[in-house]
Amino acid sequence: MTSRRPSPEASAVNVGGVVRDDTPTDEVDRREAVLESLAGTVRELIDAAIRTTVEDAEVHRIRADLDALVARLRTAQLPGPAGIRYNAELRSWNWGNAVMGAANAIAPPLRVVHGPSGCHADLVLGAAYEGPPGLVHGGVSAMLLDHIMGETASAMRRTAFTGTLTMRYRRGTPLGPLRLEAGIVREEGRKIFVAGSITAAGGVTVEADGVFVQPAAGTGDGSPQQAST
Ligand SMILES: CCCCCCCCCCCCCC(=O)SCCNC(=O)CCNC(=O)[C@H](O)C(C)(C)COP(=O)(O)OP(=O)(O)OC[C@H]1O[C@@H](n2cnc3c(N)ncnc32)[C@H](O)[C@@H]1OP(=O)(O)O
Repeated sequence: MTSRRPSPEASAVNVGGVVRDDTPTDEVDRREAVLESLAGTVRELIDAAIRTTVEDAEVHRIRADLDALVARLRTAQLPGPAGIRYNAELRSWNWGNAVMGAANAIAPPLRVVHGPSGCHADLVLGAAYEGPPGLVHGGVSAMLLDHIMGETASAMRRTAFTGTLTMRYRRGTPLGPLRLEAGIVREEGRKIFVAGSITAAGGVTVEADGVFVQPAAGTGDGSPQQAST
C-alpha cells in the first residue's frame, strides 16, 4: 500500500456530510480498481455461499478461513461508512453505495449511462437478489429504480432526494439480464418528476413514478457536481 492511497483521516475536510478528500485522481482510480476487484471476488463468494452443496464439515473449514481473511481486512478500517468523497478536480467516489459502490459486494453493481433523454443501465442479477423463486425481490427492484431515477433527477449536477416512489409490479422480474431506464417527465420548482422501468427478455416487468426533491438552499449536502462516480 502506498502512502498516497485515499486517506480521509489525513486529508479530508467535511463539507456538510460530503467529504472533501485531496487524494489525487490517479490515486483514487488506482485504489478504486483494487477495491472493485476485491468486491468482485466477494460477490462471487456470496453467490457461491448461497448455492453451495458442500458438506457441513467443509463449510466450517471455509468459514474459519474466511474469518481469518476478515480479520486481516479489519487491521485498517474507516471509522464508519464510506460516504461520498470528492477531490479538487471534482472526481467523486462513493465506494460503499448500496447500488453502485465499487467496493460494495452487495451492490449489483449498477453502471448508469447518461443520455440526452434520460439514463439506462444493463445488469445481470443472480441468486443473491432472489425474492419469489427465480424472480427478483420486489425491494431490490425498488432499490435499483430509486437509484437510477435519483441519478436521472440529479443529472450529476444537483442534489435530489427521493420524496415519493410509486412502484407498479406488472409481472415477475426474472433473475438474469435486465435493463433499467429512467427519464425526467417534468419539473415544478424544486420537484423533479421521474418515470422509470425494468425490462427483462419478455418486456417491461416493473414501472415506477418518483418525485425527487431538491433540498432548500442551505440544507443540501454541499456536494459538488459529480465528475464521476
Ligand atoms: C450534486 C451531486 C449530485 C450527485 C448525484 C449522484 C446520484 C445520486 C443518486 C441517488 C439516488 C438515491 C436517492 C435516495 O435514495 S435519497 C434517500 C431517500 N430519501 C430521503 O432520505 C429523503 C428524506 N426526506 C427529505 O430529506 C425531505 O423530506 C425532502 C428533501 C424530500 C423534502 O424536504 P423539504 O423541506 O425540501 O420539502 P418542503 O416541505 O420544503 O417541500 C418542497 C416541495 O416538495 C414537496 N415534497 C416534500 N416532500 C415530498 C415528498 N416526500 N414527496 C413528494 N413531494 C414532496 C412539497 O410538497 C413541496 O412542493 P410544493 O408545495 O412546493 O409544490
